[in-house]
Amino acid sequence: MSFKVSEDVAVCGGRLLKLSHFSQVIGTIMNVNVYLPKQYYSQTDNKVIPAVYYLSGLTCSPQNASEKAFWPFQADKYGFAVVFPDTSPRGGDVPGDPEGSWDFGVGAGFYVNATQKPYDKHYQMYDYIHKELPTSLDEYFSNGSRLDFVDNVAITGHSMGGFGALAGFLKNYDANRYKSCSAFAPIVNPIKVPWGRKAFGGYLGADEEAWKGYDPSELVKKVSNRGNDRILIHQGTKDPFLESNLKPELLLEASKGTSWEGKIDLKLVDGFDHSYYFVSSFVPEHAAFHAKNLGLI
Ligand SMILES: N[C@@H](CCC(=O)N[C@@H](CS)C(=O)NCC(=O)O)C(=O)O
Repeated sequence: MSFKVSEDVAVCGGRLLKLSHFSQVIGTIMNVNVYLPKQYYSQTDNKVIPAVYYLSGLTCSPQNASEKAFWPFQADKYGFAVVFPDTSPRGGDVPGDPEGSWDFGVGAGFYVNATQKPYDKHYQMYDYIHKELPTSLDEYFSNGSRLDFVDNVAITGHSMGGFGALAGFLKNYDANRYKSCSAFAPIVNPIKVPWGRKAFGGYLGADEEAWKGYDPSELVKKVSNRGNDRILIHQGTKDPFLESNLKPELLLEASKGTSWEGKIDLKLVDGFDHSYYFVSSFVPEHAAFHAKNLGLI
């Protein structure tokens, strides 16, 4: 699986590669940015470099977080790569939101596999993020490289991407796919909030039972925490979407009486909004959390 490098930018001690490739599952060209930390370029370091996947929120491309989340400082500190995938297919015959809004369609793929026409043709974001992209990156960088995009990996994300990270982590928990999961202002119970209901209705159809298979607040009831795995979540109290679409308390309520009770560390941070001023403020804490779970510290 081949990637085209459109830019190769020096950042901190490593490099940000702006890549694109044809995705078989999506059926279009997809953009993805990958930050390779300074350890990758070191002649003396020979440790295997794990990856953190960062799933972005509504309206984002791979550029938003690459430019504004300040992951590279942390990636260099601990020695992990960061993958910034796109949030949906784009271009060509990719259908958007019939209402013309930014909360569905292009830039709003919700990291699910669409089953409904016309979205089912390209909106296969779940398989893309959790299967095709990691395998493709591993193949592309495999030539004697110390990068690991498949086995020792972590996942995080913001808003819609926080939802995607939680859902992907929990759905793949029994397969031990991700060593670590965190989220910034995630949509935790999509089946109960307008953004999630619109997206799941459009991508998955009217049968709400099918929606539950992706909802973190449903998944915590079905997936057993094996040991002492914890999930880290930050949420700003001045986030304009807090009451309408995020509602992190619903995940804590759902986890009560399950093996996840007390294992979800929800940190409400006073005065922070929904922007990258918020995300970047807490990236260092999330980086340390993942570095520990990935065996880097
Ligand atoms: N564009 C929307 C806001 C959507 C939004 O806040 N998106 C978040 C993720 S849910 C984001 O990361 N936006 C891009 C950015 O801040 O760079 C608006 O006009 O209100």
